Amino acid sequence: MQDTNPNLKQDSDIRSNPIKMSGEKVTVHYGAKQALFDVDLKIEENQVTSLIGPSGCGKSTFLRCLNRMNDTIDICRVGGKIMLDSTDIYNADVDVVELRARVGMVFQKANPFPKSIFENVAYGPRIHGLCRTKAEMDEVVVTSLQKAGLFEEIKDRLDEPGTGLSGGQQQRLCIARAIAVSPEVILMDEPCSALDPIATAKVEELIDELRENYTIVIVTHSMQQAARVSQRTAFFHMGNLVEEGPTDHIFTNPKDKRTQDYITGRFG
Ligand SMILES: Nc1ncnc2c1ncn2[C@@H]1O[C@H](COP(=O)(O)OP(=O)(O)OP(=O)(O)O)[C@@H](O)[C@H]1O
Repeated sequence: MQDTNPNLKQDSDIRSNPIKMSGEKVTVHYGAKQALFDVDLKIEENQVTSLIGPSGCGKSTFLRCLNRMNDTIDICRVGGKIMLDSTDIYNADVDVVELRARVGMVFQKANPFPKSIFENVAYGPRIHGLCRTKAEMDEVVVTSLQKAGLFEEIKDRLDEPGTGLSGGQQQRLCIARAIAVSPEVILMDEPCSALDPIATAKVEELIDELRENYTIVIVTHSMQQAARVSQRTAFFHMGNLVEEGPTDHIFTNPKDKRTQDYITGRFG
């Protein structure tokens, strides 16, 4: 299929996975200021896609378009089209709460609720009515904590507050909370920026394991992290998507001079 934006350099010829989400001519304005310009980006299923680029280039803005988190910002207007499978997620009949269960999100700063570890994970399944019995809920909580690589460390402390865990554990708790509602896509906005190198390594390992079952989009300031965790990388600059492709191509053989300058540290 022909990409809609002829200026975008996208290695669409070497895709090996189905497309889970796609943005077509996505524009975002905050009041009068335009933050994204006609972004066309396809997100592959069961892959990790990194969004990279200098500060203020629109990475987080694009990420937030993917589960309509920008709806929560009054002055924000989104244009263009974003598809999740065959659903246009900006259609008037889309239930945003349901959408955010399908497209979950993990933030820069771990934000556990001021509740027990168990309740942090049980909250989503409860409000979405996913479990009929206590036994079902117990199973969802344990499985989610296991998938987030946290269960063994905290299995005797499920009734203790989530806020009492270390920063890295809190971030994995937030990942468990996202997983508990069985999302298809997980968005991560700089999930390791507040973590030390050991906690970062654990979350990166986890991201690699999670892609077997989920599609992941991650915003990162760290090119090393993008290279370690992602199969696809998209480079943004001043609100434009400059190029997108397999991560090793973007880092070893970028097509655009702006990408080359960024990855070689000339700006950013
Ligand atoms: N809530 C907001 N209100 C007004 N302007 C905003 C808002 N959020 C982002 N912007 C503006 O939109 C542009 C893109 O910001 P965005 O946060 O998406 O960039 P980013 O690439 O994620 O940056 P960083 O790496 O610094 O987080 C910037 O000019 C920013 O100032």
